[in-house]
Amino acid sequence: MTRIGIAGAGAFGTALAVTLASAGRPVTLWARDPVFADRMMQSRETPRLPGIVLPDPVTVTAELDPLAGCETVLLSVPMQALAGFLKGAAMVLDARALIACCKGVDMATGRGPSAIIAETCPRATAAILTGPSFAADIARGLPTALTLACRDPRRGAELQERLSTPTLRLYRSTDITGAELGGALKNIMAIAAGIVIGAGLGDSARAALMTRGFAEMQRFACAHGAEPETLAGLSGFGDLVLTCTSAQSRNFRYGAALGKGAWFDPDVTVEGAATARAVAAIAQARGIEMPVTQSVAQVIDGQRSIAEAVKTLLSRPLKEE
Ligand SMILES: NC(=O)C1=CN([C@@H]2O[C@H](COP(=O)(O)OP(=O)(O)OC[C@H]3O[C@@H](n4cnc5c(N)ncnc54)[C@H](OP(=O)(O)O)[C@@H]3O)[C@@H](O)[C@H]2O)C=CC1
Ligand SMILES: O=C(CO)COP(=O)(O)O
Repeated sequence: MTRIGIAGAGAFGTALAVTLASAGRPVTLWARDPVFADRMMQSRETPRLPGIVLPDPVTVTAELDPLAGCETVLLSVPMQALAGFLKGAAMVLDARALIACCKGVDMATGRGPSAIIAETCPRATAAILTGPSFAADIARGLPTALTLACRDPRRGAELQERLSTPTLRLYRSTDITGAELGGALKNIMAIAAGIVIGAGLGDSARAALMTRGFAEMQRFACAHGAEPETLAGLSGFGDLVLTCTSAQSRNFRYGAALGKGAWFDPDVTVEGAATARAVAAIAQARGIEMPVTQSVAQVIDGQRSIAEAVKTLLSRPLKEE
């Protein structure tokens, strides 16, 4: 059976390794730190997924060369690390199917994962795996449904087949722009929802925020060529609902800490923070109306208090829905 490569042994990369290997597929899981990789290989555990045991078909390594033996490689490093990782690994990874699992927009270039793959590995087939799924749920074998987006429908169908497992159900799409932007933008809204709840503004305010945030996601994605239906699917609406309503979401928890004025561990991956800054800058430059995103970026950067941001959002001119 074809070996699947996974670059990035964090919570999500490891969870994907567990579900694929549990379905009998051999997996090479790459971690950047050799000591960490060796410990994980020996102990079959990781502190990022407490209580989960790595199935036998998972090999953990800090060497990039073994990924050359994998025709399909899932990229599960954080968004802001993707370009740097791919530049360093292009010799090994080019001409493969590279499936980005990270959710965000690169701050330095304003690009999403598929454009970064195309630039760094021009002979690769780029795809996106995204949608509502917490790593812990996937690793525990709970039912999950995700979107697998690839411009080439034939390659997309092959990847859908190769990466689906009895508990991980993949739906296919050719709208790679819509899929990656849905996943990136919902993280901004999850931070905003966390702020609303943390600041004690209530569930009604959160519902309003999610709905107007969704309108904003559609506006931005469609201005970039996405199909509105994609945003209404798992990668947009589905993931928006999950992360705006669950304290399992790190973006939500980060927002809640901001709302309460509490400390938040800076080592936790919070993709929506950098992405809010990147998207706010693009929206401003292109004249796309993104009031929630602008507010989140300003609150994160300390340019505006939460009270000021709420006042600004509520005092915008009244309009049709
Ligand atoms: N966790 C989840 O439930 C889900 C996560 N995702 C997405 O997956 C992506 C990864 O998230 P997740 O696994 O949770 O994050 P984690 O924080 O758990 O892990 C991040 C991993 O990336 C590695 N890493 C960090 N920086 C670099 C770098 N510069 N080069 C190479 N490797 C690096 C880390 O290595 P080290 O340990 O050495 O720091 C770690 O293995 C994010 O974009 C997230 O949005 C998508 C769906 C669900
Ligand atoms: O994207 C996710 C679930 O679909 C994970 O969300 P967080 O990164 O906010 O934890």
